[in-house]
Amino acid sequence: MASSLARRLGAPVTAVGSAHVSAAQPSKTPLVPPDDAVAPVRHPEAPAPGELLGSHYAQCFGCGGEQPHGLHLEARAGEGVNVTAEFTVRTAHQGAPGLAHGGVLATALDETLGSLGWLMHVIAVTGRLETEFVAPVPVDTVLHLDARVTGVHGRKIYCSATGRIGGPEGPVAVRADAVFIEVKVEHFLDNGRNEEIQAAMSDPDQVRRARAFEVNP
Ligand SMILES: CCCCCCCCCCCC(=O)SCCNC(=O)CCNC(=O)[C@H](O)C(C)(C)COP(=O)(O)OP(=O)(O)OC[C@H]1O[C@@H](n2cnc3c(N)ncnc32)[C@H](O)[C@@H]1OP(=O)(O)O
Repeated sequence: MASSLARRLGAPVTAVGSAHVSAAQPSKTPLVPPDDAVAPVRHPEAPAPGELLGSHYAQCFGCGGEQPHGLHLEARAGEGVNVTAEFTVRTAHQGAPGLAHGGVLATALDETLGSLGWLMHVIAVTGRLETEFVAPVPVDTVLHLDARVTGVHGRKIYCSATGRIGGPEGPVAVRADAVFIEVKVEHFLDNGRNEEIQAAMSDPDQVRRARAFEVNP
């Protein structure tokens, strides 16, 4: 996959494609791994336990440092195929007065789950995400998230996450189960808007981040 990215470097993206979605019907993929799913494998070059994963894209609404109203979520590698993350709810994230918007909390869960790809050196996008909102989350709260892969079946990565308040061992406020689908880097190159693709490819830091994320020899 690294070579696929390298091939595209310097090659102008001429058109914005439409996403290839093969199923016209809504997905029926369950959120629990099937019996013949396999255990996830931590890549030998995965970040060390405790290491800050960093942002996969500076403009990402979930983790990007250059998004003023983004979540600025920071995730760290766990010891297995798991991560921990923190997200501080800001005033820009409100739904009801003084409370986090549910969609923002779902984003925090989605982003944390998405960062699991760093540990397997796989790029994956959210296919299904089911969230449960257990308790309201006030502004200025630090949401302590953890996420783990529960099984892999072909390109499907089954994973779950929780978000706790009051500390990493505090009560659960939100939780999610999800299926991510492994994709090639072309997924982004073929479907993203040309302007942002070109900007990302001209940024050596972004290319380095993408290579770290995607390589899966
Ligand atoms: C540069 C660094 C960047 C790094 C970027 C990292 C970004 C992380 C950001 C946080 C996460 C996000 O928000 S990601 C953004 C939100 N998500 C998206 O935009 C995805 C939009 N959807 C799509 O583009 C597409 O539907 C895909 C890629 C998910 C699947 O299309 P496809 O590739 O044609 O897959 P297809 O062959 O049909 O199916 C393969 C297998 O997956 C199953 N499958 C397919 N779609 C789904 C689905 N939605 N939910 C469940 N399961 C599904 C099928 O049943 C099949 O199982 P079987 O028959 O094999 O059993």
